[in-house]
Amino acid sequence: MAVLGSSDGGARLTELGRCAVMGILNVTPDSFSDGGRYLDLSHAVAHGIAMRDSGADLVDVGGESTRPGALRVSAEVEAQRVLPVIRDLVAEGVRVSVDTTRASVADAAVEAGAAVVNDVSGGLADPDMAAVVANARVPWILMHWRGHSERMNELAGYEDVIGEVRQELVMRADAAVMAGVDPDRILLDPGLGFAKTAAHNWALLRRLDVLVALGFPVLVGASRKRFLGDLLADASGSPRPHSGRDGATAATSVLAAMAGAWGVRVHDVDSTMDAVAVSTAVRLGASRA
Ligand SMILES: Nc1nc2ncc(COP(=O)(O)O)nc2c(=O)[nH]1
Repeated sequence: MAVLGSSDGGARLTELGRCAVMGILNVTPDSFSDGGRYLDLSHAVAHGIAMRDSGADLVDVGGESTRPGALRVSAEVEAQRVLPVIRDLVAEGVRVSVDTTRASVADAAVEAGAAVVNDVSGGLADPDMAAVVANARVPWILMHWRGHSERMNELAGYEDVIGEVRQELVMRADAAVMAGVDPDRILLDPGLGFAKTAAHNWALLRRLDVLVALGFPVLVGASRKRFLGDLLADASGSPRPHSGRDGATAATSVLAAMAGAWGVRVHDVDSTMDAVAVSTAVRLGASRA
């Protein structure tokens, strides 16, 4: 397991001995779970610090909602949202990743102190992203993605979701390396909920080992997503509200950590730290038995 250190002028993953925890900080009006809560700079920074103080290894700052059907915002608006938050969090000693598909936003975010680029498009949305990441020498999270939010549902067709997600991520990693990105700075992510049905999400969670076996650190983002809400629906079929999904999210974090995932991306850090502690105890217990 690794988090972050610095070497050769860039950021690298270093050994941690447990699953890393990435706290979600969406500075957007319309993200599905926390939209609008952190548009105010002081609220956003306070929440980022609180997640770090709760144990988060990284705070993931995003300025454009990626939920299905979300309206796109301009690069300028996205940058205006995330850069002040990144600067202030970095000034407080918080390790920050920037959640963006835009090279210009990633470049400005790294300049502002972001140590990781989290790209839900896996480099597909912006052909300039690879060069920015290679030049910045920071870790790049390549998430499995097939298109922007307005098309995601129509793109959720698979013969073999595990095999196809694996293959498409391998292609993204190969493209990154071809573009000069250090393979040791590539992380992969199955993109739960992105061009995937609930069944696809469960299948991917069940076979995370296939992605882990590729040798790249794997990040898993199940937190409070719709497939958890549907699983926990009430007798009338109404999905469990977002705020009631942290128990199920913690369970997915245990599964991910036990499968050897590098990290989990979550809204609620406290419950996730407990989940990671359980998985670490079991993994260590197994090695000491
Ligand atoms: N790497 C990565 N980044 C992401 N960014 C946004 C969302 C959408 O969820 P949010 O609205 O809760 O941020 N999910 C992911 C994810 O699963 N993996």
